Amino acid sequence: MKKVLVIDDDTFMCDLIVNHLKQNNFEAKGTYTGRNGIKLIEKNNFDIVLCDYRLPATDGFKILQELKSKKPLLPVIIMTAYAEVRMAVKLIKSGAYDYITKPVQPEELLRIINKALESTDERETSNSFREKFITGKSKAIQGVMQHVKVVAPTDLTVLIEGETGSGKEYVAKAIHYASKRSKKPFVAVDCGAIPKDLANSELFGHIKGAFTGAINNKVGYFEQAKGGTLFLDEVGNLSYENQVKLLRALQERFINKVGDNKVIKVDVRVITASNDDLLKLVETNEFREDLYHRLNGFKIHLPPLRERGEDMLEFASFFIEQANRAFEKSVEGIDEDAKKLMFKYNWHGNIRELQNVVNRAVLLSKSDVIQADVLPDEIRFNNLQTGGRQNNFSGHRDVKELKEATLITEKEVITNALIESNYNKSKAAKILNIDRKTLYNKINQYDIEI
Ligand SMILES: Nc1ncnc2c1ncn2[C@@H]1O[C@H](COP(=O)(O)OP(=O)(O)OP(=O)(O)O)[C@@H](O)[C@H]1O
Repeated sequence: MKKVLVIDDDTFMCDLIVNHLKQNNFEAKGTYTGRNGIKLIEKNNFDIVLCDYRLPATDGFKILQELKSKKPLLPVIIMTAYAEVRMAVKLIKSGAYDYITKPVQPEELLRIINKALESTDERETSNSFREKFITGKSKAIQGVMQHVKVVAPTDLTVLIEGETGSGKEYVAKAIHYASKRSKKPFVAVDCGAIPKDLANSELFGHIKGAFTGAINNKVGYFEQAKGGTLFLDEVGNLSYENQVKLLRALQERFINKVGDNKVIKVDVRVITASNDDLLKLVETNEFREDLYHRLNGFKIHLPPLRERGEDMLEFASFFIEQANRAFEKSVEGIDEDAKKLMFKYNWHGNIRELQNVVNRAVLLSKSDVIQADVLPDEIRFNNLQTGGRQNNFSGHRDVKELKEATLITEKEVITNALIESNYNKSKAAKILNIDRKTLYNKINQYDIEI
C-alpha cells in the first residue's frame, strides 16, 4: 500500500482528503503544520506528499525546498487556491511534481497521485535499463563491453572518453547496473552545465545561511548518490577549486558542505566522462594532474558510431521500434539506398544524432520503409569525404596525422554551422547536434572568431 502524507492547516479539509485516500486503498496520514510534516517525512518513508501552499508560519514553496533538499526523489504535489500560471511554473521549477487547485476534486486528486506514483515506479531499474541498452556486435564495442564486465564489480574510478553522443553515460550506467551498487542511486551530473560559482554547493551541498540565497540546507550530488554511483560528465569543465575539492573527496572519502566544517563520510563510486582529451588539459595546466590520475583508475575509450560498422543498423532498428510506438507508426526498416547514405555519413553527433534522424524519418515516412527522401539534406547530399557539410579539407594536403586531420575538420564543420546559422549559437548547436555548452567549449578550444 502506498503511503501518502497530507499537510494542510485546514483541519476539515485535511481529514477529508486523508479519509478519501484511505477509502481508495492508500495508507494516508495527515498533519496540520509544515514543521510537523517535515518531521514526519524525515522519520517515515512516504511515497508521495500532498502539501497546501498557504500554511501559517511558512508556505508550500518553503516546505517544498526543504523537502527537496532532504529527499530529492520524493514527489510533492502542491494544493493551491491560486491557479496562477507563474506560481505553478515556479513550484514545478523548484521540484514540485505537479499542483492541484482547491477546492480539490476527488477524481482529479486520485489521477494526479496515481500519475506521480506511476512515474516513480517507472524509475530506471537494472532490468529496465538492460532492455534499452543496445550492445552491438562490432569488434570495437565488444572490447569495450569486455572492459565493462571486468571493471564493474570493482570499486575503481572509471574514466570514459568518447565523442559527444557516443554513449558515455549509457556505458557508465552499464557499469553501475552490473556492480554491487546497482540497487543504490545512479546520479548523473553534467559538470559543463553547472555555473562555476554554484558547483561546490551542487556537488557537496550547503547549509542554510552559507551564502546569500542559501535559505535551506541542501543535499549535494555526492550525498544523493550515497552507496551508489556518481557520474560526472564533462569533468574537464570543473574549476580549479572544484577539482581540489573533488580530489579530496576521492582521496579521503569525506566531504564538507559549503559553510560547514563537519565532515561527512561518503561511500560513492565515481565515474567520469570527457569529450576532450583530458591529458591535453593536464598539459596546458587546465586540469590537475593528480586528479587526472585519481579519475583514471581504469580508462574506457568509446568508439564513435562511424567506426562501429553494422552496429549502426542495429541502433537504427531499435530506434525505429521506439519511434513507431511514440508516433503510432508501423515503419519496418530502411531501404538499401537510404542505408548506403547512412553508412557514408560521418555521424558527428553519434548515437544521439542517429536517434534524432530516425525519429524524424519515421515521422515523415509515407511508406513502410525509410527511404532517402526522408533523410536530412546533410545525409542525402553528403559526399564521402566530408561527412555531409561544406568542407575545405583540400586546403590541408600537407596534413598527415589522422588526429590533426580530425581536429581541422571539426573546426571547419563548426565554423560552417556558425555561418549557416548567422552566428546564432543555439541554432548552430542544433545543426551540429551538440549542446550549447559543448559548442562554447569547442569555440574556445579552436579559437573560432564569433
Ligand atoms: N548503448 C546504447 N543503447 C541504446 N541507446 C543508446 C546507447 N548509447 C547511447 N544511446 C542513445 O544515445 C543518447 C546519447 O547517449 P549518452 O548520453 O550516453 O551519450 P554521451 O556520450 O554521454 O553524450 P554527451 O557527450 O553529450 O554527454 C542516449 O540518450 C540514448 O538515447
